[in-house]
Amino acid sequence: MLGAGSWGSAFAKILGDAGNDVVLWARRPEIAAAIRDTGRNPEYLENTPLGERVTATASATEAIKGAELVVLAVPSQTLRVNLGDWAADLTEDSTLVSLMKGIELGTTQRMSQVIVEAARVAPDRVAVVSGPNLAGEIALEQPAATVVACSDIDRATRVQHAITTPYFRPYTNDDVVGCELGGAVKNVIALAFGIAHAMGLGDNTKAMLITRGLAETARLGVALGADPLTFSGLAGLGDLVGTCMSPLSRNRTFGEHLGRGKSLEQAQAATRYTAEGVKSCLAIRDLARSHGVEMPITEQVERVCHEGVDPKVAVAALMSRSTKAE
Ligand SMILES: NC(=O)c1ccc[n+]([C@@H]2O[C@H](COP(=O)([O-])OP(=O)(O)OC[C@H]3O[C@@H](n4cnc5c(N)ncnc54)[C@H](O)[C@@H]3O)[C@@H](O)[C@H]2O)c1
Ligand SMILES: O=P(O)(O)OC[C@H](O)CO
Repeated sequence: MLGAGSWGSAFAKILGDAGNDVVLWARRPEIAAAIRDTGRNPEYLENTPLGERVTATASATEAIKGAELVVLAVPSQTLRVNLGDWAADLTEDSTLVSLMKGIELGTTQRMSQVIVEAARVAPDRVAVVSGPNLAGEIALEQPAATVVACSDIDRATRVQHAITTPYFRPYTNDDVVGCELGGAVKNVIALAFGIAHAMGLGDNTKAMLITRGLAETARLGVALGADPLTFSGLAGLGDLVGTCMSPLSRNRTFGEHLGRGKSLEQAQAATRYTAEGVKSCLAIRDLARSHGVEMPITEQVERVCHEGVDPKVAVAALMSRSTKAE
């Protein structure tokens, strides 16, 4: 398990509880030592026992060597550099599992595409796990479901079995593009939701953002070859609703800072965790433009985040678009 942040730590617990021996890689040696000594991560989900099957190391080589499953939970924008260091240690035919929900700046690649390129592996060795999976709730073993997407459905089934626990229920899917886009774009819509929430806007506005946010996600997805049905599943609507509604969401919380009038820099200073939508909104906007897809909510989130546009101006811009058929 590479990455000992909130999701990496909670996912290490899932893997252990599902009966796997887990080596969790933490960047900082003192975090790895604390996990080995206390069975908990002092920085993330500090009250969660990770379980007896989880050990930790600050050596990525030690974590990767001999591993059948290599699970990745680092920030999306650092993945390529991280994998450059790690690729040589991968075992032949190991499965690489992406937990990340972002799009790479510059290349506009999905995380599975970055993995294929940076680790030099075939696309059917890469699986994606995505769904309404707030790490804090899963750490408490509250029931949750997710999707394991892989173009090789036998491999998806193997990953499914490896991460099934009494509190975590994975479904398989062969639509990698749809699952990844659902996970990345919902973070941007959750930023919009947080902005609206902090502006004191009500449930009509929020329902509009969720529904039209899903519409623009599906529009982009279909343009990139995704199955439109994926967007009504756990990795689409499920994750969008879960993230927007939850005060635990880092993206929604980041949006709330912006909606209260904080600048990007002030919101970043107030945030300790990765809010992927902040950077990915730029890449998603570029991806949409290059495919001729309209994503008005994403466009406005990008303007608020990166161009200093007043959220009130962004709302007015969205509401004054030309009327059209649904
Ligand atoms: N937290 C959740 O509930 C959740 C759920 C599902 C998916 N995700 C996704 O999982 C991914 C990881 O998120 P997280 O919640 O674990 O984030 P986090 O902010 O909790 O932790 C990020 C981790 O990455 C490490 N890191 C920072 N910079 C790094 C670098 N340059 N190289 C390597 N590691 C670095 C940090 O030390 C930390 O361990 C994101 O793409 C996120 O969208 C998160
Ligand atoms: O806290 P967030 O906003 O990164 O969302 C976490 C998960 O992606 C929810 O499924």
